[in-house]
Amino acid sequence: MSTKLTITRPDDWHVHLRDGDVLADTVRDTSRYMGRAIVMPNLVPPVMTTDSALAYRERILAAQPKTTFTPLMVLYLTDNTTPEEIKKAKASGHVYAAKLYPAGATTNSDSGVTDATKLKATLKAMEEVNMPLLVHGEVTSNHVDIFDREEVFLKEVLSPIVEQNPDLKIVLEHITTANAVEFVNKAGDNVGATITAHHLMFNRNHMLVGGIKPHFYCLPILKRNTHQAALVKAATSGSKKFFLGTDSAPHAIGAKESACGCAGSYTAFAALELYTEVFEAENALDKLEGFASFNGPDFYGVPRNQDTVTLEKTEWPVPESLAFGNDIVVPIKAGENMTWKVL
Ligand SMILES: NC(=O)N[C@@H](CC(=O)O)C(=O)O
Ligand SMILES: [Zn+2]
Ligand SMILES: [Zn+2]
Repeated sequence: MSTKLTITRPDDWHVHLRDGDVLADTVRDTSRYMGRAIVMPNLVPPVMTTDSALAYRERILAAQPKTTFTPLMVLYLTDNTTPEEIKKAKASGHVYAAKLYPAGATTNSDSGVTDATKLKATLKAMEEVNMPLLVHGEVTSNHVDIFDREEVFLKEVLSPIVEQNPDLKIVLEHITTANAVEFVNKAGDNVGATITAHHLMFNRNHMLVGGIKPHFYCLPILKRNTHQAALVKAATSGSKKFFLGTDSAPHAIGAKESACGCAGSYTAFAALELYTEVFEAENALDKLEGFASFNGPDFYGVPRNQDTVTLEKTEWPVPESLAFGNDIVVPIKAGENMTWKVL
């Protein structure tokens, strides 16, 4: 008899769908079973205005094979984002959050915020209209080691923002350290975090032992195994503060397998299946639905999805590559077996 698991339809609270000729591929994968997705705005040029967010939304809707999927748009904050733009975004009904990328921290973040203290009025406007602040939580100073950048960000940048905006909802995206787990646990209910499947499954040894493996290179970078263990504990704890955000971030094969490779890993082709493997290994399959389908909508203050998805325990091989517009992308676990499949 086969083993099956049925849960409320999940959402992805952090995904990169990109744009142009790859949209058909990324949207097909994410909409396969995600009800909604918080769509990251780090396009070239970035989604800095309400008008560009609405136009991007239309392109996503045009690319989607299923009408059941809803993209939730995000504004990219710059030093010049005005409180008026925040209010306009909120009033549009389609922009659900605004994203703080420290300038230079990650892929397409050059137009990001150079100094978060410049955002005071904008953050107050977000607090007023109840628009969550999403954060790529890493400092960018050359003197801070890449493995310490999240921890330093929490102390130097995020703590003052939390203190000065007590009612602002804040999502610390794609957390990678025990320090971030502790920070989120100690903060009020207005502070939550997304956790990726790849940060739950892998640590820096997977990326660096036995040869450098560029498809594991993402930002914030994979940390040591003790941090991975803290993330697994947080995700499977049942705490409502932690929820599913894949940070699925595809780059064409040539941009990854390069002398200067891009940051980002592709997981959306089997996101729920990857998380399910992690929760099963922890004997925590009973906690998967909360993490994947309840905690995110509850934090954002939107209804949970009404229908369900069913996973079956069955082995299937991950292809060596997947179509990505006119190019190909190498997915996480390429050439290996998955042990669950969404029916
Ligand atoms: N996570 C990544 O390594 N890359 C993301 C950007 C981001 O989420 O930081 C991307 O857009 O490629
Ligand atoms: Zn990021
Ligand atoms: Zn991301």
